Amino acid sequence: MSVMTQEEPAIAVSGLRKAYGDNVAVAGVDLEVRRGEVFALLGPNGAGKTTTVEILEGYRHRDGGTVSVLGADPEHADRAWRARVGIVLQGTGEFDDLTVGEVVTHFAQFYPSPDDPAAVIARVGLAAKAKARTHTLSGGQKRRLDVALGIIGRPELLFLDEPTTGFDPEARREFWDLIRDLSAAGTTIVLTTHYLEEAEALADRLAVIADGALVAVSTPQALGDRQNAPATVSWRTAEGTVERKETSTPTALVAEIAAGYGGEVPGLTVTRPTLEDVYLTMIGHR
Ligand SMILES: Nc1ncnc2c1ncn2[C@@H]1O[C@H](COP(=O)(O)OP(=O)(O)OP(=O)(O)O)[C@@H](O)[C@H]1O
Repeated sequence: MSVMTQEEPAIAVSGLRKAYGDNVAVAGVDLEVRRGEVFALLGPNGAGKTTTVEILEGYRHRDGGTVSVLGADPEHADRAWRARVGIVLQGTGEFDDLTVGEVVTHFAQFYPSPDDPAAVIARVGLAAKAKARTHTLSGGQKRRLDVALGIIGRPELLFLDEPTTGFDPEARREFWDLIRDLSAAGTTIVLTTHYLEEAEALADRLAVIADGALVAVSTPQALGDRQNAPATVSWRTAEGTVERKETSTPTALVAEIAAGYGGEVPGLTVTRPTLEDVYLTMIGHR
């Protein structure tokens, strides 16, 4: 096992390249994930997210570039390294006739210092299903089981590939709380997601990847200079129509409108571009 200092990033990637035949999936990516942060990878279908993550997990061979994950090259890492890394792939969650409790207990044996299976099952919200056979679980419950298997080994670094696909809104919120708890306990988390609100809710920083290349790395708040983007003020006029104005000085505009009304302005809203607006512009789909 390699020794890491706290200052060393959890993940350092430089010039990463991977092609499948003529199809270049990852075209020279540089990336750094700090220890303890929640890092989200966003990008359209086929952008290269899963390929990148699978290289970081040691499941895929790269064509070029250097990769260090928890101080080791994942392609040549040993079992001790693997025990420090938790992985939640895109959808497995079914283990024939075994129960949830049996599966989690079985996986716990693969790790040198696993968490308590019952506690982990409760943590992912499956306590009531501990004795249920996995093939009877709903889609969202199977994903929860995947997450349980990803964290049973008490990983330092957790990879989550589209973890909340198929979750209902309540389950998604519960999952976010779980990720925040893990993060607060010091786990470094890398997640890919198609849900912009998920990235916004969880990520300290995010990377946008398109056609195998990084488009941006930023905090969710600062992406595309969103904080300083023009605001849109809208309100209802005396005639009942909706008026809408884009402005870089929304406070002054609202004051001006309010003065004209001498009271509450009907239907008043002030909005900035959402993370999704900025993201869609960035990947060129607008
Ligand atoms: N095993 C494979 N063999 C051949 N081509 C592949 C393979 N895996 C991925 N690709 C191709 O590499 C590119 C990147 O795919 P990847 O799965 O990394 O994208 P992604 O960003 O994870 O997409 P999604 O959001 O749909 O999961 C795509 O063009 C895909 O078709």
